[in-house]
Amino acid sequence: MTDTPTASQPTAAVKSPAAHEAPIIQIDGLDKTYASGYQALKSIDLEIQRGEIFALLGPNGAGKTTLISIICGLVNPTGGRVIADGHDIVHDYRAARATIGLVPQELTSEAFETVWNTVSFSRGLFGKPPDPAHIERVLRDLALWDKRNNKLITLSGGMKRRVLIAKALAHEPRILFLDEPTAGVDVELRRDMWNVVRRLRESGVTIILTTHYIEEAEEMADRIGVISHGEIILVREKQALMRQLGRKELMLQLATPLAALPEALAGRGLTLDDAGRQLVYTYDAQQDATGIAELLRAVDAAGLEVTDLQTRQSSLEDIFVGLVKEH
Ligand SMILES: Nc1ncnc2c1ncn2[C@@H]1O[C@H](COP(=O)(O)OP(=O)(O)OP(=O)(O)O)[C@@H](O)[C@H]1O
Repeated sequence: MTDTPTASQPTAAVKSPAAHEAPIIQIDGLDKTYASGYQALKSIDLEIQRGEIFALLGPNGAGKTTLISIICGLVNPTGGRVIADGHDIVHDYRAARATIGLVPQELTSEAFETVWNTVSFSRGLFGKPPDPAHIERVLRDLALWDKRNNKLITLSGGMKRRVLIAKALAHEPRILFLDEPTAGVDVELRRDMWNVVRRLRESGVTIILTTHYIEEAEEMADRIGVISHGEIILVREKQALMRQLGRKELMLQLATPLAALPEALAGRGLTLDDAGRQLVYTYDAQQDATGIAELLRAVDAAGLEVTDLQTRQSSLEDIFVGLVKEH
């Protein structure tokens, strides 16, 4: 950060997402072409609702960091407009930036500074008067209170991650960007971080996270946006996405392996798997007529003995991979 925003910001917390409210971030026709001539963002339109957790998914180089960096005022857009909590991020930069907290992937310097000083200093950068009670609340919420007098260099990797969040929250932002919040952390810490993020949302903070872990989006997000080659190719409520694009598979375990699919079962969308020991039927679980009963009758009529069966719901990962491949 080279700037020192000074504008004050509203402090009222919003308790839950409300579709009728104006979006907290409004992005219209956002373009970015780097000096090299590379077009990293192509006319992005996106709205982030107040109080939601929004996960931005995309393969490497899709444009996630560019998009976040523009919203946070670290990279200049080539065209288009972004309004953050009522403030234009270019023309009203300081006020816009004061509403935003950014949690980068890594803690850079300050190794010999204490937790308390580092976090308090971050608040000062935004021109906010000291508020030890707020800093204490943030440190307690992140289970860092006992470590407040520790130098950063003495903290574990997980604790350092928490300090990054504390720093981003020191100036009471209403929007929090988390860039790959759990990259490279162990499973236990990842679950811990998810709980921290959920508590923040409950306190009224709107959260936008980028992630490579589909599981993270599946677990946390209210809505999911997929970006690929600088374009937003999909934005959907997570539940709706999983319902609409999710497929189910029925696996039938056979008593005797088959060398090939019998003629009688051709044209039913079946595949043979597991060296001929398993028949796999893919169907749309939303349809009334899944075709399962008819399939089982046909399997029986073909003289095949089924020893076991299972179903599997496609995961967000399957959906994501399919979407990006299509695009
Ligand atoms: N300063 C720059 N100059 C030129 N091209 C850049 C610059 N920064 C990023 N790019 C290019 O823009 C594209 C988008 O990069 P960006 O970092 O936004 O992607 P990302 O989705 O965040 O990727 P990752 O998941 O790998 O972090 C990439 O092709 C990248 O090489």
